Amino acid sequence: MTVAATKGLPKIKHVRAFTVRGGGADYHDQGEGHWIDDHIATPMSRYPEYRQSRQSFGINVLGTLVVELEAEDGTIGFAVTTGGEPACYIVEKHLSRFLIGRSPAEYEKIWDQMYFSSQYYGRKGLVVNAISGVDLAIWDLLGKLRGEPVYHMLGGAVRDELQFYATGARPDLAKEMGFIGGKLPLHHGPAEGLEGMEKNLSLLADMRSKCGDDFWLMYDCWMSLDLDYATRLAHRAWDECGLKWIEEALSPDDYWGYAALKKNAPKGLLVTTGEHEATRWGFRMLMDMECCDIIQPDVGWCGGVTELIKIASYADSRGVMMIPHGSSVYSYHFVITRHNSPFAEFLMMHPGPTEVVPMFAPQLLGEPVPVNGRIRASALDQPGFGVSLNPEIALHRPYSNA
Ligand SMILES: C[C@H](O)[C@H](O)[C@@H](O)[C@@H](O)C(=O)O
Ligand SMILES: [Mg+2]
Repeated sequence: MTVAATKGLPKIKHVRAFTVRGGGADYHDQGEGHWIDDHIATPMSRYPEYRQSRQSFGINVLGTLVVELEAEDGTIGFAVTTGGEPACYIVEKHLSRFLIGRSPAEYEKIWDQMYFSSQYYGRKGLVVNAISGVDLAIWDLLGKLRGEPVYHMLGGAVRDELQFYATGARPDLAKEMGFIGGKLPLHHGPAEGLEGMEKNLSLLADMRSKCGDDFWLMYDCWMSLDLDYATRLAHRAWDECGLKWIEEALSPDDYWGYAALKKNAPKGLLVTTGEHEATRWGFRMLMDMECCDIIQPDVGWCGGVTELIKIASYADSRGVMMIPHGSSVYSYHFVITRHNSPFAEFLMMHPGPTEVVPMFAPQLLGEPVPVNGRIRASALDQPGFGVSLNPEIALHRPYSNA
């Protein structure tokens, strides 16, 4: 394709933002009895009434944001992320002005305008989720217009397959399924005192006995701990159960706490975080302040592919591993192209979890799933992100930019 042809890509003609309920990109939005909502420790666990269920305090209040970009020639790129109706408002009423009439090949300038025009009320969280959703849809549209998978546009695969660890309540089953490790949700935080700590450790010890000594076991603490509790848990879980990493132990704002945790953690135990961090500047803070051994941006929350390129390069220059938070195809197309992303996360969305089901089910058709804990690069060989929206799901468009 000549430069002229690249410049002549069809422009974006329509921008549409929808919200969807029930699983999918807002993967905490599950039905009753799901492992992902069963007494998992959070910053809200200090309130007994919000301890049993994360949905009780609103973890699933937003729902999924679907961004659809239609080009002049009718080609549609889309993406899903967490954001729901408020994110629809931001996309339709604010961000759409930087998209309509523009070439999707201008993703750098578009990202710059979306971020700096919303910086006065955004920077992290919902607004950057919305920007991420738009950016992912741009890359999907670009791939469909160029007939290329996103990972080809990111420089191509550096290995033949992706390997995964599994996040869920059953690392013992994850081992049988061929995953390289199992990440457990932490169930008890500081408010449940020493009794809760002992329960956390006995669950880990049970899983260690079932999985053997070599299988990776990790704890995901979902921002629920204080520095003292996290440090004590880190040492005991390392000494007694060979914990591989302790994830997101503290508030994402507590860079100083993470620096202290990493400094005082047992040598060999990895400290990881980042899924609720955003942009190159947020991840630079985590790395420059020596907060963690592995950064875990979610490509649907940190700014999209255009921003993840910058985050990954800075991590690579510092010898820091970047293992994106589970975000289905949106992270797989990135991880396969980067040496400092040697494996990926697979979030087990089956309620048990006793089987592998697509992470963003039921929203994406063609979503690849690990087989024996792996996905071959060739499974990503479809234009864009290689998935399509399930026509069965009920899309709701609460606003318009007309
Ligand atoms: C399992 C954790 O509690 C979260 O639900 C999970 O989404 C996230 O923290 C992860 O790393 O997968
Ligand atoms: Mg996590």
